[in-house]
Amino acid sequence: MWTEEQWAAIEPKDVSSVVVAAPGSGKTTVMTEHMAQVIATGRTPAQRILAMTFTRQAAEHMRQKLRRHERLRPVAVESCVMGTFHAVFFRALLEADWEVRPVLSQRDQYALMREAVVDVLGERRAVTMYELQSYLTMYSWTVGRQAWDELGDKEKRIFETFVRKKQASNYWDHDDILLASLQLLRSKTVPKIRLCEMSYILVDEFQDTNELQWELLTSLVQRNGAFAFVVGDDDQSIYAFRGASPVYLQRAVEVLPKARQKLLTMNFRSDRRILHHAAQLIQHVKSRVDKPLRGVHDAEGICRAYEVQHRTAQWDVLARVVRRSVLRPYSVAILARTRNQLATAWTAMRSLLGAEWSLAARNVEFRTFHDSKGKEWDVVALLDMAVPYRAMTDSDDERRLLYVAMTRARHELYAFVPRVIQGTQCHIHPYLLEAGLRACPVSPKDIMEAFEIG
Ligand SMILES: Nc1ncnc2c1ncn2[C@@H]1O[C@H](COP(=O)(O)OP(=O)(O)OP(=O)(O)O)[C@@H](O)[C@H]1O
Repeated sequence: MWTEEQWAAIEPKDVSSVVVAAPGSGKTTVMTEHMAQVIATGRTPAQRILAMTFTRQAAEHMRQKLRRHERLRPVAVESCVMGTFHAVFFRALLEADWEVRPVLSQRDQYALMREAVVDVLGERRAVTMYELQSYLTMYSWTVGRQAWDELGDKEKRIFETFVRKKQASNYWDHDDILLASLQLLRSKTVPKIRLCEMSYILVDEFQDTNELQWELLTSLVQRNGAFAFVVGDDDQSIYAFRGASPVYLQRAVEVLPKARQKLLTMNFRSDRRILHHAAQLIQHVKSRVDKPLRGVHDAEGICRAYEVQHRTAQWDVLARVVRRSVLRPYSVAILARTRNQLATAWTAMRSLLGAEWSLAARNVEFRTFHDSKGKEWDVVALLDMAVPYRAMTDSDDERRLLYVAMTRARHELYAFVPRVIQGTQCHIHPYLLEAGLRACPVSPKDIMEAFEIG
């Protein structure tokens, strides 16, 4: 069942491993199997194994898979420590009797940042949500990157005020959990916590690591004399705005004890045309680990960009895609850049599909491009893949984001290109052109025939 390159990564050895892998090449599957093998062979006792992920769902998914593994006893699986960075370190702080604080709700975070902006800038005018969001994103980037020196004077004063207000309110935000944990790990006396007994540490989606998480991992590895096993794909690094960077994949090879880099290049997910176009797009990213993207399936699949006159026409065509897919039955993802776009799509689908919607809804998911990471569906539809003339800047982050969205599709990928969005004339998203896709005009009437040809 395993390919040679997968088995080379799975087989337990007394080294650290940095697995750099293409989308759909089984990163998560391989990491879970590796962990199972480490436990089953008794190379490391289960209670000394720590696995960290970036979402709760991913951690739960991994635990479920291990619970079903034929070689593992339930007690062994439950003995491992598994969870998100934040959950794992929050528990460690509680165990160490650290003075932890409740975490601020998103609403309170906005309110404190608003107060900080008004205090520093002395502005009477209302601070917009957009401004607050930008400040909070920049704050999170600064903490994640540990890059206070890179701030301008104004931002520095706003963020210092924000931190003071947070302290006065006796609340934390999520980053404070990691900052306190770093202090804990760097304290001179060895804290009496389970985390300091971990001798094998695994991290999934390692391309999403920021400086703070990197510091936590390396502090733990050094303090415990542990080996690490990290998996990631530099091409799927889409959280730069939180300070994440694919450079830590390279650094891991240089810094982790006895580290070996392994590549996974066979894609088990997508049909050929989808991979062909995704591979063309990612070639345009300037700095990346060069790895082939090879598929295992013979099926051609469908990968098309459809030009529609406006968004109403987009919904008509999308409704047909959904109806046809659900009948087969295929799972469908409707992906867009923002939640607002998805809300509009949801309303349109419900109204166009009428009574059929209750059946269709079970097989259809609406997600942002960011939220689609780590998932897969038979059919993927990308909405509003058009931009106003001269509106595009050159951004590798955006290329990677589109690459993530495209590589979620197993058999069919449709990108919709409305010529007019909210009254503005648009043209095809330039990154679809980089992917080698041309928008072909389509009307709702001929869409069914067009699909049959595919
Ligand atoms: N050796 C294999 N044989 C058959 N199917 C496999 C094999 N390895 C992985 N797969 C399947 O390939 C698909 C992709 O696996 P997985 O989600 O682990 O990849 P990934 O690299 O984490 O993907 P991504 O980074 O794109 O989210 C899954 O459906 C998985 O079951």
